[in-house]
Amino acid sequence: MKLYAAPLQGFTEAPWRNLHQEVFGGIDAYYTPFVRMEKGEFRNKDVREIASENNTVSRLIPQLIASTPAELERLAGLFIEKGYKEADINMGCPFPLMTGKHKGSGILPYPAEVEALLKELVHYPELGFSVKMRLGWECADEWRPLLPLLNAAPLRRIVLHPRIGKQQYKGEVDLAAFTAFYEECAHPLVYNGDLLTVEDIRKVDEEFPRLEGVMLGRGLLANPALAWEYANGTVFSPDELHEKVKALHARLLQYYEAHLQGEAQLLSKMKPYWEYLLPDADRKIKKAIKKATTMDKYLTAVNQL
Ligand SMILES: Cc1cc2nc3c(=O)[nH]c(=O)nc-3n(C[C@H](O)[C@H](O)[C@H](O)COP(=O)(O)O)c2cc1C
Repeated sequence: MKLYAAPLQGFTEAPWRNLHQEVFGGIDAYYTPFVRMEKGEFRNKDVREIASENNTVSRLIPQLIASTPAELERLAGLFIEKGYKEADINMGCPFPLMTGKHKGSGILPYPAEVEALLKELVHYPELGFSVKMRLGWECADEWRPLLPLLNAAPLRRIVLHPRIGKQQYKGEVDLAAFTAFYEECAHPLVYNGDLLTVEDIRKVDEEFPRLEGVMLGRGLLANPALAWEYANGTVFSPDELHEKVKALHARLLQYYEAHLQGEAQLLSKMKPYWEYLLPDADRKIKKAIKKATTMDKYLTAVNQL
């Protein structure tokens, strides 16, 4: 079973991905957070994010978000220009800023718009496409009229996160709906959602033996060793894990110290990682990290872990 690293805007950017592969590994391919058009232009930040000189992981799949064939054309063109052979289309993002423009999961209630995007794919035989999607935006059966369109499209895989957009990341994943999708999906299918432990991954693998793989998001941010542990059938001791997490953290911090300006920027980049990282660590220390207002206080707390 393949293990994919999910895209998480603000977290799994190039520095994290590069260091994650170096320090932990176990991932078959990393997906980038979505690249989008803004007022008809690419954002410099997005272009830097996917530039080959900034990426060292062995397999990287850039993701685009688009609602029209014209946007898809520009973004696919960018990926080809940057040398990519694979690309992912985001049909899952739940944020109203995107969904309001029929992007991300906001496109799912509109089969004609999904079809128009999918029809565009034949123009890029040099790119192997995947779609990362939810069950729907408002209802958990919006995928039903879409699946024949997806099945007919030249896709390498579908990654399904079995929630609806309106749920954001809350509530339960809908395994019954995932099962129905799994039964009818003609493409290799990847499960994504709430996999936090090796046992969680095993259960999904057992329940859905035809899966091509699983995609790990917040579970991998919390325990960066998760994929490696599953792939190798062995689990790190809490002490070993802490040491490796500290090594990853130190190198990420070193990178951002060199690339961001000032304490405030550095703290606002680093602190959010602790929303996820090491959920079982001492609560007082985690609280001190999240409340730190200076780098001194932040590092004192991190060093207590
Ligand atoms: C902060 C945050 C940012 C995200 N950014 C993206 C993104 O850019 N593209 C995407 O397809 N999914 C994005 N996601 C969704 C994740 O890739 C994943 O589908 C979701 O977190 C469910 O998987 P998990 O339970 O393993 O985390 C994001 C999720 C979060 C919490």
